[in-house]
Amino acid sequence: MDNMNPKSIIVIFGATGDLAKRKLFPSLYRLYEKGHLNERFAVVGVARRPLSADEFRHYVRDSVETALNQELADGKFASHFYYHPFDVTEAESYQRLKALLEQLDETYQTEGNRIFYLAMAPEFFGTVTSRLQSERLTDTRGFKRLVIEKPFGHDLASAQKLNREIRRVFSEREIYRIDHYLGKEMVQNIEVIRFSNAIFEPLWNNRFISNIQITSSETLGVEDRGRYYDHSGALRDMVQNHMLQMVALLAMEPPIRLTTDDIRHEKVKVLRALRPIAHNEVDQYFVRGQYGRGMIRGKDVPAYREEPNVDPDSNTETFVAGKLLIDNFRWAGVPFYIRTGKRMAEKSTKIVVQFKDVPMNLYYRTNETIAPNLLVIHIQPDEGITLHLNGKKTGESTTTTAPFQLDYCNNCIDGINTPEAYEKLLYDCMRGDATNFTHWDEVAASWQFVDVISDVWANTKAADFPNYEAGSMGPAAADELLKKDGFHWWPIEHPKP
Ligand SMILES: NC(=O)C1=CN([C@@H]2O[C@H](COP(=O)(O)OP(=O)(O)OC[C@H]3O[C@@H](n4cnc5c(N)ncnc54)[C@H](OP(=O)(O)O)[C@@H]3O)[C@@H](O)[C@H]2O)C=CC1
Ligand SMILES: O=C1O[C@H](COP(=O)(O)O)[C@@H](O)[C@H](O)[C@H]1O
Repeated sequence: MDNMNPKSIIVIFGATGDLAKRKLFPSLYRLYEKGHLNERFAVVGVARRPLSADEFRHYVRDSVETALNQELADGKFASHFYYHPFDVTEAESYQRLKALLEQLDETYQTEGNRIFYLAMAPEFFGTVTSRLQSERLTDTRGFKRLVIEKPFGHDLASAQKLNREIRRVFSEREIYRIDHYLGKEMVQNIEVIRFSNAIFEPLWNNRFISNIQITSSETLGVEDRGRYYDHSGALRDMVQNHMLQMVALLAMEPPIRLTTDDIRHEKVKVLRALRPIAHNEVDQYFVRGQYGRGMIRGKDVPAYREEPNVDPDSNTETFVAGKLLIDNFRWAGVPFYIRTGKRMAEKSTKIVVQFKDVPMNLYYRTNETIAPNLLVIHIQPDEGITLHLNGKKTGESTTTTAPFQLDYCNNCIDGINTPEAYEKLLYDCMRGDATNFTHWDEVAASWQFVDVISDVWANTKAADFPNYEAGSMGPAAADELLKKDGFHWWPIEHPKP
């Protein structure tokens, strides 16, 4: 089927950057290796540094070999790559790029299909897009698509401005806003687990679920991204996009059909139903943290304020925990707790759905509560689901309950090699499937929710920063957030098989 082997020219703006090297080239190679890219494709890299086509091909080959830890048999894959050095702020260079695209279109018979991938700093997104139009690179007989990296704006106003700029050139259907969490195997599985199992959907509401917890913790610090991160913080970097997308997938109504529009429509409804937080309520619902010095895997690591390109008196949060309420019939009264942070104890993304307790304990020690049923969705590094149930304790004379677990581990099965998120997203974009990309309405609703919190935090100095030790699970206030509702964070380690 033609759509399974799409043909297109992909122009990567920022082709010598970290993202292209670590994610995009290896993902394109995996698609090529699997036969998902037929021979009718070419990639044009754009960046400022002067490289010849051969040097660029070597660079691509090196990037793939390093990322995938394998040697490429020959130069066939890299031969599809071209390099066009120029500063994207210079209008005149776009004409030469246009000529190159026209020539490659002939050579590779790509029928005028063009994907423009903006893998560079967001300050260039608007400029590049308008140049593509003014220099007529978007005048093509095939499809034209724009892939745009995060962050999509800094707040609602800047996101609106950026959206206006790109919408002058590309229609909403042609815009692919990347949220790489939507390319993760188990994030995509949330919808399937919910809507293909008869046992979950009847329980998936406020009558049976007491709370939902989403943790995305990292052990890394800000690495070399201090310049960006110190103006962003965990709320903008992780919550506005990845965390709220996971909330939307967990809370959405079943779509009428599995089409891009129907799914996005349901997700937008959730984001719009998030109970807005007033300025004076932020402390009640959200906790911010910043890491101090500590130890990660036995090694001393510096405090956030000691990282390169970070203000030594920085007020930026590297940790966020929050309680979200969704004001609709299904979820009224069910808190969704989220937490994410850098330099935490584990690298882990997990969702824990905690079901309500049974009405009474009939068993041993009837004044004690039985362990609640939990459905744990392991997003990464392990992938799978665990269902926590209770059963009879084997061999006990009195009827005593003991918890046990039904465990499905996706990446434990021999031979399963889960595709990288970027691999799936690139392939989706080439085939014109925008389901796992964010629609403007989702972006706008997320910023609207988050803006109040960032506004309050930007205008009040966090006197207790740094307030968590590197290598811990965040500040104590994050535990208090649940404790006052009678809950606690469930551990995020996956039990070893
Ligand atoms: N790196 C990551 O893991 C992730 C990155 N992102 C997003 O992806 C985008 C790219 O990030 P990343 O790769 O880390 O950034 P880098 O800083 O590593 O790369 C930036 C790229 O842009 C090029 N560039 C910079 N200025 C110009 C210019 N004026 N004209 C032409 N090219 C220019 C640089 O090359 P040269 O110096 O040769 O011009 C380089 O290729 C950002 O939006 C980021 O937020 C999102 C998620 C993860
Ligand atoms: O988008 C981002 O995500 C990464 C975490 O991604 P993961 O796939 O490793 O969970 C985060 O480190 C980065 O700060 C943020 O920009």
